Amino acid sequence: MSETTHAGDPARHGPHPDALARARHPHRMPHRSMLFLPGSNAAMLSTAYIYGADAVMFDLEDGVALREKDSARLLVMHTLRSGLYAGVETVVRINPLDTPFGRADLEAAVRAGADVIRLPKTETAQDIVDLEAAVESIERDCGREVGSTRLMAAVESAAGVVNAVAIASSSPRLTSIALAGFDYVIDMRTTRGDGSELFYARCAVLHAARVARIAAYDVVFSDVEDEEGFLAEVDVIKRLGFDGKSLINPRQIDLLHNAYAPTQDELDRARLVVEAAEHAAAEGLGVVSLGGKMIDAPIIEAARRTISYAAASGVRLETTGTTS
Ligand SMILES: CC(C)(COP(=O)(O)OP(=O)(O)OC[C@H]1O[C@@H](n2cnc3c(N)ncnc32)[C@H](O)[C@@H]1OP(=O)(O)O)[C@@H](O)C(=O)NCCC(=O)NCCSC(=O)C[C@@](O)(CC(=O)O)C(=O)O
Ligand SMILES: [Mg+2]
Repeated sequence: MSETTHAGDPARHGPHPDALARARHPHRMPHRSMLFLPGSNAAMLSTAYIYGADAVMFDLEDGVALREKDSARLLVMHTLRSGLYAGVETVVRINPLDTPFGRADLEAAVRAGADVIRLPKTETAQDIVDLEAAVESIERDCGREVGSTRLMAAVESAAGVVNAVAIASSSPRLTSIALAGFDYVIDMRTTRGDGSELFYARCAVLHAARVARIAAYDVVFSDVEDEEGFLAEVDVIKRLGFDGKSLINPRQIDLLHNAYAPTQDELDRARLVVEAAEHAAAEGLGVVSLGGKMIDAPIIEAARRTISYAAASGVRLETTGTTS
C-alpha cells in the first residue's frame, strides 16, 4: 500500500488527544456503546459520527461480503483519514491475521490512525502477542507513535472464553475485551435464548476484564425493533458489571446510554464523595470520610465513573427512555 502525506492525517500526527485521555483516565471516558458499521456501507460511514456512540467500529470482517473486502478496506481507510470521526473513538474490526485479508486490514487501519484494532475470534494470549508485534512493526514503518494503537480482543468461542484471563492480560495495549455471542453460541452448539446460554461466558469475560483492569463489552442484540428485550438484556449486563455493549443500530445508543446514566440521587451522592476525596487530598489526609463514614478507593473510583456517565449523557429519565 502506498503512503501519502497530507495535513491532518492522523497516521502522521499520532492518536487523537481524546484517545490518549481515554487510555490515561479510563474511568472518565465511558465505554458504553460501540456501534458496528459495515465497512462496505459508504452511506453509513459518511454519517455515523453524528449518533453519539462512545466508539464506532468499522467492520472489515463478517459484516463485509468476500467480494467487497478490498473496497471496504479502502473505504474505511479514507473515512479514518477524513477527520469526520475526530471526536469519536474509532475501532477497526480486522479479519483474523491467518486469513488472506487480515494483514492488509491491519496495515490500512494502523496507517490511517485507527484508535483501536479489534481482533475477532481471539482464542489465545499468543493471538494478541502476534497482533501487537505486527502493529508495532507498522507503527515504526509509518512513523506513528509506537504504542499509540490500542487493541481489543473479541472472544467468540469456548477456547477464547476459557483463556479469557490470559488474553485480557496479554498486552499493555489491550484496553478492552468483548464477548461475541453469535459465533460463541455456534461453537457451543446452542442458540441465542434467554441469556442462560451466555451466562458462563459473560462471567468469565467480565472476571478476566476486572483482573486485567480493562473494559468489557457485552454481545450485540440483533432485533433492532425489540426495545423491551434490548433493555432487559442491558439491565442484566449492567448488573453483572459490563462497561457497555457492542451495538448494531443507532436506535440502540440512547437506550443504552440512558440505562447507564445515574439517577439524580446517585449523581448527587457521587459528587459529595468526590468532593470529600478532593478535600482530603488537599488537606493531606490519608483517610477520606463523608458524614463520619470512611470511604475507600473503589467507592471514589465508582463515584468518578458516575459523574463521567452523567457528563456524557445526563441523568436517567425513568419513563421516556431518554436522558436530560
Ligand atoms: C440491522 C440493520 C440491517 C437494520 O437496518 P435498518 O435500515 O432497518 O435500520 P434503521 O434503524 O431503519 O436505520 C435508520 C438509519 O440508520 C442507519 N443505520 C442503521 N444501522 C446503522 C449502523 N450500524 N451504523 C450506522 N448507521 C446505521 C440507516 O442507514 C438509516 O440511515 P438513513 O437511511 O440515513 O435514515 C442495520 O442497522 C445494520 O446493518 N446494522 C449493522 C449490522 C452489522 O454490522 N452486523 C455485523 C456485526 S454483528 C457480528 O458480526 C456478530 C458478532 O461477530 C458480533 C461481535 O463480534 O460482537 C458475533 O459473533 O456475535
Ligand atoms: Mg463474530
